Amino acid sequence: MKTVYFTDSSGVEQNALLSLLAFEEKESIGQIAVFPDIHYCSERSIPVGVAFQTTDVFLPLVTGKDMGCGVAYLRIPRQQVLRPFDKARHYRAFEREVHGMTDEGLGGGNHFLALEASDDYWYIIVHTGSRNLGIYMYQHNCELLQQYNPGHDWLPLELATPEYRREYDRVLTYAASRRREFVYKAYDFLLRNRYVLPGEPVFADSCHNLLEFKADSVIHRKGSTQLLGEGEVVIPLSMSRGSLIVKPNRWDASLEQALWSCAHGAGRQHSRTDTLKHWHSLKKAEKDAYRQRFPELLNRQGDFDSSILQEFDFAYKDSTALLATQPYLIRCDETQPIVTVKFTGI
Ligand SMILES: Nc1nc2c(ncn2[C@@H]2O[C@H](COP(=O)(O)O)[C@@H](O)[C@H]2O)c(=O)[nH]1
Repeated sequence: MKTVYFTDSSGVEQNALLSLLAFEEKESIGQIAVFPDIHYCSERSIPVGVAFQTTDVFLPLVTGKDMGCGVAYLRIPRQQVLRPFDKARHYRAFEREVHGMTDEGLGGGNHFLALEASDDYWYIIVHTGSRNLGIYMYQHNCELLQQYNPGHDWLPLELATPEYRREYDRVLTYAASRRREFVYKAYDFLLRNRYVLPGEPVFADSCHNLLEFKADSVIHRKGSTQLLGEGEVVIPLSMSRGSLIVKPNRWDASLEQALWSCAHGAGRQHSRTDTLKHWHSLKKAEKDAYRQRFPELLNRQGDFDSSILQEFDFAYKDSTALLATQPYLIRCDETQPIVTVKFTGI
């Protein structure tokens, strides 16, 4: 079977399914793995939330401009945490600091930097990518297609020369180094403001938009997280739910079918419109509970803007649903958000 679904295929949105079925027909496309956060992508012929393999060609534009995008964490044991994060005193300062941490910022959309907590740890989690260097590489890929295969989305594998791969790696390395910079600077904020004691926090990184050039094939990951060895990866769930930390079970046979990849997010269970309807159907006490948990996200009228509501937990699938359809994942931890910074594009 060419396509393996790690999600209930009957729940995949119609336009995503149609583009996937058309993509499957292409002879040059090998094995495909579909994850629970699959959704339609208007700019490309294949939805987001998918990994696929090729042997003779590569599709350089498939991951979009933000190649190298991924999620990193810095994990701090609870024993080193001195006190709860004081949002009233430090939210704005933290937000300002995150804005200035790097030259190119987090980027817009769902990119974020968050302090999240589990029973045993605080986590600094960042979701960001390669910014301008990714755009440069995208333009370079457009030029290659224009020159060698105009009107098509693929290039023969011979064009992925050692020099090309080095340049591609440079973009991935840059994105990873930006994530490292963000989390260590956020850690420094926590140290300076006496939230944590100095220690040796554990760093882990993962990437969900990339082409992996292997000896005999190319794995394309378009919004699906690369699993490496027994390394932990973050699956961000939502701004009000937090994140799931998982690692691959290397003995599970389905890991190969999943092309050593997994979901890079929770996947929506409600459309944006239905999410807003759901919010309006909640009781006042339920809405107030959200207002008390996230006062920093309220607007001047004391309400959440619709762009924020559309990102709340009820919009997305939960961790149980994600683990049920990706049996090769081992649950390591699960977090709840303390404070999240978003929308710092430049
Ligand atoms: N922990 C958080 N998770 C979040 C937040 N905003 C979005 N999300 C989840 O991340 C994925 C990935 O986003 P994408 O734009 O690359 O698809 C998204 O699907 C949600 O599940 C957040 O603020 N905190």
